Amino acid sequence: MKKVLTIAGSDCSGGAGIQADLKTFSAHGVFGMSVITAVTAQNTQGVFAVQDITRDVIAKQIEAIFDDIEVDGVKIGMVSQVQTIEVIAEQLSNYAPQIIVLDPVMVSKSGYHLLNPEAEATLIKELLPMAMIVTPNIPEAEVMTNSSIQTLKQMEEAAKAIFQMGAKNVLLKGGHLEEDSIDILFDGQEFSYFSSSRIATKNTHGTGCTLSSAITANLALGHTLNKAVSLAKEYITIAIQNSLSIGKGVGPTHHFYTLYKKAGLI
Ligand SMILES: Nc1ncnc2c1ncn2[C@@H]1O[C@H](COP(=O)(O)OP(=O)(O)O)[C@@H](O)[C@H]1O
Ligand SMILES: Cc1ncc(COP(=O)(O)O)c(N)n1
Repeated sequence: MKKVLTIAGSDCSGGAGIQADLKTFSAHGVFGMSVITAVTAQNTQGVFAVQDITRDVIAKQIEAIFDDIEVDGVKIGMVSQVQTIEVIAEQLSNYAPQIIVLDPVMVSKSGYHLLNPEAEATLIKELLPMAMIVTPNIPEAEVMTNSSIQTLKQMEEAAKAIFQMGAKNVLLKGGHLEEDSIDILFDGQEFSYFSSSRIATKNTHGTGCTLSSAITANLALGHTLNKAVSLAKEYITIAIQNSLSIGKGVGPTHHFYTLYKKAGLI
C-alpha cells in the first residue's frame, strides 16, 4: 500500500484540512498519515480560534514518520506561521521526498487568515521551489502575483508568473470564477486545461484541500502529473456534485460517494 502524508491544519468540523486530506487518501486506497501544524476551531460558518503547534513538535512529528516509514508522497496545506514553514522546509530538505504537492492555503472561505500574511513571502521562498506542483486558488494567485484575476487570460499570466517564482508546475484553480470551473496547469512550456461545468451548491468547504490530496494520492500511485490532475479533477467534481448539507453554512463535499454507491450503501 502506498503511504502518503499530509502536513496541514486540523479542521474539527471534518470538511477541510487534515480531516479532508485523510478521507481523500482513504478513498484512493493509499495509507494516510498526518503532521498537524495547527488546531483550528471552525465549522461550516467560520473559524473561531487557532492554536499553532510548536516548531519542535512539528519537527518531531515529521521525524517520527520519516525515520520509520517510507513516504510515497507529501501534501502541504495550512502552514500558519514563518517558523512553521521554516521547520517544514528544513525537515523536508533533509528527507527529500520526491513527491511534494503544495496547496498554498491563505484565507478560509469564511475570510479568516489561516496563513499569517507576514509569512506569505517565506512560503514562496522556502516551500514553492521544493514542490512538484503548487495549487493556488484565484485569491491566493492574486496575492502571490499582486494582480487581479478575472479572465482565463489573466489566469494564464498569473500561472506563468508563479512558475517564474520557482514552481515546477502550477495548477491555478478556477473554482472562484463565476461560470465554468476551469483549472489550468502550466509546466513552464504548455498549458493543460481541466474543466467541469459549475455545480450550483454552497457546499464547497474543503474543495482545495481535497483536490490537492487527490493529486498527491494519484502521484503516489504512479500516475503522470497530467493524469493525476485529471483524475483528481474528476474526483472533486463528483465530491462536489454529491456534497453534503451538513451544518448551517458552507457544507463539506462527499469524499466517498463512488465507493459508497458501489457498495450499495447509498
Ligand atoms: N461550484 C463548483 N463547481 C464545480 N467545480 C468547483 C466548484 N467550486 C470549486 N470547484 C473545483 O474545486 C476545486 C477546488 O477549487 P477552488 O474552490 O478554487 O479551491 P479552494 O478550495 O482552494 O478555494 C477546483 O478543481 C475547482 O475547479
Ligand atoms: C485547517 C484548514 N485548512 C484549510 C482550509 C481551507 O479550506 P478550503 O479548501 O475550503 O479553502 C480550512 N478551512 N481549514
